[in-house]
Amino acid sequence: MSTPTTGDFTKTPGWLDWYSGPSRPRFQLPAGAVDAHCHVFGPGAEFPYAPERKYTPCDASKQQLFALRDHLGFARNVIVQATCHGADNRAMVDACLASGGRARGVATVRRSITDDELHQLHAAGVRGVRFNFVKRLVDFTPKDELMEIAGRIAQLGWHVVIYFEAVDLPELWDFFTALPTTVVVDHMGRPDVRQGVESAEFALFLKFMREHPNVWSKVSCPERLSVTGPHALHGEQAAYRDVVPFARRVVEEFPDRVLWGTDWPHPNLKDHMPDDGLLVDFIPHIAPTAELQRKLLVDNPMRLYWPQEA
Ligand SMILES: O=C(O)/C=C(\CC(=O)C(=O)O)C(=O)O
Repeated sequence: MSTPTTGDFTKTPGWLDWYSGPSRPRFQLPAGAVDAHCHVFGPGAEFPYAPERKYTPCDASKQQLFALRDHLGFARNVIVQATCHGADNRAMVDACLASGGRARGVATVRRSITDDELHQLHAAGVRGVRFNFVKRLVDFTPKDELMEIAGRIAQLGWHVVIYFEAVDLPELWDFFTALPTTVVVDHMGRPDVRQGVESAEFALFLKFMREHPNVWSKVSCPERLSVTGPHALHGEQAAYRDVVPFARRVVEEFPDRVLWGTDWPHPNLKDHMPDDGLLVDFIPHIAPTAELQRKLLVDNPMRLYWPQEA
């Protein structure tokens, strides 16, 4: 794989570039595995970053994403619109179109999008929209606008991906539970792992999933959630041990409603950049049987993103 470039933009100070030369995972992914959460950034010279962005990343192109997919042993990608591109979905759409049917997309859209534009996104492979409630990443969008969008995309058979922090779940509960689609939570709703898997906060998240069969979760991003590590670096085969009980609980209780993704190129990490090969080696710790692995990596993402082929 090639190394990251800066493009025509100046990266946010302290920005960590994605890890070049990742190791080959020891864990062999099941045939047809889907990396169900990853991004493309630019390249900025071709697909400029949005004026309203909260960070300026290094470039991370579709070619680099597809090289990583092949290196790690994934068959497909789900490319999630990153906030640095705002509601300009061109980079993500370009990557989906170039993938030869091996990538689906999750877009960010505004109320002003036309039905024609939604149909064009669908034709390119988009199957969901992302509503982001992480305040450091986006400006506030009124909930009535989001609900209107959800109603429109429901008619296309799409789902809503929600990104929020655990502390905000009580306030967002009524909105989330009123959504008329499948709802996919990014990174288990970002639990504070210091509080432990038996905490009231995580119990609320499990209740959210238990009481609402339309809610799914990505059990991804241990590198973002971990406090005590160890990091997925230097051949570490048991990385991010403090996150394992959280992800494993979700996988074991809701095996048919979980997804996993690398989150490459890992926007906004502050203290280290994981070796993506070692991140893949995290999977058997949270999905310990072949059956759980197949559901997490193949059956569930195929049902959601490629239902005709599932
Ligand atoms: O990549 C992720 O899932 C997480 C992000 C970035 C993000 O969501 C975005 O920029 O769209 C984060 O926590 O900074």
